Amino acid sequence: MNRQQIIEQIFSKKTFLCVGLDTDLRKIPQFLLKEEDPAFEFNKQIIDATAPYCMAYKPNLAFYESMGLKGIATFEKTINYLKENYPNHFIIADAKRGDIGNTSNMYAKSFFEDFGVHSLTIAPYMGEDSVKPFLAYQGKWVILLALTSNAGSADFQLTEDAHGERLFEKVLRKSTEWGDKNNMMYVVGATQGKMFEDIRKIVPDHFLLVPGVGAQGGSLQEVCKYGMTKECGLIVNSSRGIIYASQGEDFAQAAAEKAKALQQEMAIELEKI
Ligand SMILES: O=c1ccn([C@@H]2O[C@H](COP(=O)(O)O)[C@@H](O)[C@H]2O)c(=O)[nH]1
Repeated sequence: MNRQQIIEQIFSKKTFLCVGLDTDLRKIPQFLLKEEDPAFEFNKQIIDATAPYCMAYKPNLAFYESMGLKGIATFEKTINYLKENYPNHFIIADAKRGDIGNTSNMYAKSFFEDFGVHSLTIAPYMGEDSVKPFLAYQGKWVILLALTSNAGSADFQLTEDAHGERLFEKVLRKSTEWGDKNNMMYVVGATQGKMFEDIRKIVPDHFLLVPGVGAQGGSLQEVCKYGMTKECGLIVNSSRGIIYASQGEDFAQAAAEKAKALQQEMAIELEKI
């Protein structure tokens, strides 16, 4: 899926919402546990209910890997279900991979060729040769962790060097030598609202994947104020706040209502461009 197709989805549906599929068997409605693959049944119903209000889905691999081989199968079935039924939705595998080049090649093959996702989150810590193998795939996206939403982002990412440059700024500047706005995005937490202005000075046009609204308390309006570009430039994720809106029989409908509420706020923000 290319940049223009992503932008078209955002403006035609008036949404830049990504629904996070952080599927946890302890949190899904317990009546689903009688199904052969409860996690897939949950995902399927959440996807069918929320698809009109979002333009992307982000399954987080930790939740699937924690269920062993069965979980990997659920992840694969979920990707295939999305590709077959919702081909215009952007699929982000949130796996935070990255290793020596030889190993990154294998991660890239696994996610881009075998699972066939559109994009993958990558940790930049090991540098250029750990990221380049992912960028070798035409039509796929690398989403580099820049400034994460958690408190621990202060430990390294927000620290300054002798010239006053913060580590996340170095990541942004350096990585623009490896890829461009057509194959690279950045993760920036919604909890880092005040940093979006500085981030846009370094990467004015790149898409930012923004987790941290909802359960983590980030503000959509603050993110949009400084982070939004003429082409939107934002994909905002919410996981728990949507998918666990209810644990009753109405769980999919409740998720749809949460997604719709966010979509309506996003439509207002898009009107301001
Ligand atoms: O900085 C980051 C990077 C990734 N995440 C992931 O996004 C979702 C957020 O879930 P919520 O339930 O909406 O809080 C989750 O998969 C995280 O692992 C992040 O939160 N922050």
